[in-house]
Amino acid sequence: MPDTAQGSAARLFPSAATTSGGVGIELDHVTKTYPGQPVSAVEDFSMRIEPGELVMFVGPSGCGKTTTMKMVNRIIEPTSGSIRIDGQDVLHLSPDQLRRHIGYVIQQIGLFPHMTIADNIAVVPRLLGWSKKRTAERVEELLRTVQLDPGVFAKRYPRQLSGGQQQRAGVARALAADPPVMLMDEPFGATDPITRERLQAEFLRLQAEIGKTIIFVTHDFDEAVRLGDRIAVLGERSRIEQFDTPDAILAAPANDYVASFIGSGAALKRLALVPVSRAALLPADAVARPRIAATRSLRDALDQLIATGSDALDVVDGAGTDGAVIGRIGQAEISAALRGRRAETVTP
Ligand SMILES: Nc1ncnc2c1ncn2[C@@H]1O[C@H](COP(=O)(O)OP(=O)(O)OP(=O)(O)O)[C@@H](O)[C@H]1O
Repeated sequence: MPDTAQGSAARLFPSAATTSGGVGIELDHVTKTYPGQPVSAVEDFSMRIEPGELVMFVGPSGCGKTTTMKMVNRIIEPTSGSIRIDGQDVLHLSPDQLRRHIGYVIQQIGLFPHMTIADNIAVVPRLLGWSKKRTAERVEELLRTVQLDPGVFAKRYPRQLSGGQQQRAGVARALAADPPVMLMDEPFGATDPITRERLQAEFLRLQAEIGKTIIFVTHDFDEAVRLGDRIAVLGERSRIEQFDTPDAILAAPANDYVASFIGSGAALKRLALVPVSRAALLPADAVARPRIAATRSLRDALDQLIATGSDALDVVDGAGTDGAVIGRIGQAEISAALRGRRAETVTP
């Protein structure tokens, strides 16, 4: 097997050899009862996660999110049930091997304080026996990927980085061996709101490139909506209250528990998920109005309507505002796009 990231992951998960993205994960009737505890922390949890999918676990403190996630890389051993990654039962794999092929990012970051940032990122490649040259190249590539200039940051120690920069270094370290699966436990939880938004945006861009299979734990529903392909809203003992796309959950919460989690402003949150191009636009006419790109969200359109005081906007093809006008949108079209229709079924 060649000395490459994909090569080493493929020894464990065969599909990682043929796809550059992630592999599927299946949890089947998984239960965890901690020793001496009268009730299970996780009870009879079953879920299938598709290759390359970013699944958010959201739920209140103590509901079992972290326990569920940590069973996937066997930091916590399940009491019963089975977990398969790329069809392989993780209980039959060596825990050390498994963890080297599953990226893991936590809120406390967990960078080694006495190692430089470059050495921190190189930990797993070294454990996997990569050559010095290949490791150094990978470290540099990853620092650039997470937007830390290698010339500035490689030789620094963790304490010489801001919280947000440390978090980026943590993501780079988790990605070092190009693992097909990433587990992320409140990775942006300790950062201030502005840094958090920036890290989320960077993370979305990164995931669009790398397409890993990711389980991401958060107690912030808005973060789940912003990042997730699907969201699992978890109740006590990790009971799955709803598991669906952000839009479907916002449009039709399965029960009061899910509705209380969404909180106020469900319609506004949905607006941010739906591009202008999905609304039924009015035909273009000869009147010139403020313009909005078809790729922007309905929320942006509403913002612009309010800010400009205009009764409609000209929708422009593509991402910029120089293209051809393809129609008009006003408040009525925005409401219609939300009312009773899923974003997927709204046609231009
Ligand atoms: N090592 C342990 N021994 C006994 N009970 C534990 C242990 N770890 C966790 N628990 C309990 O299991 C339950 C689930 O904990 P877990 O950390 O998975 O929840 P969580 O949803 O991730 O919470 P948080 O958002 O606060 O991190 C909690 O009631 C917790 O007290």
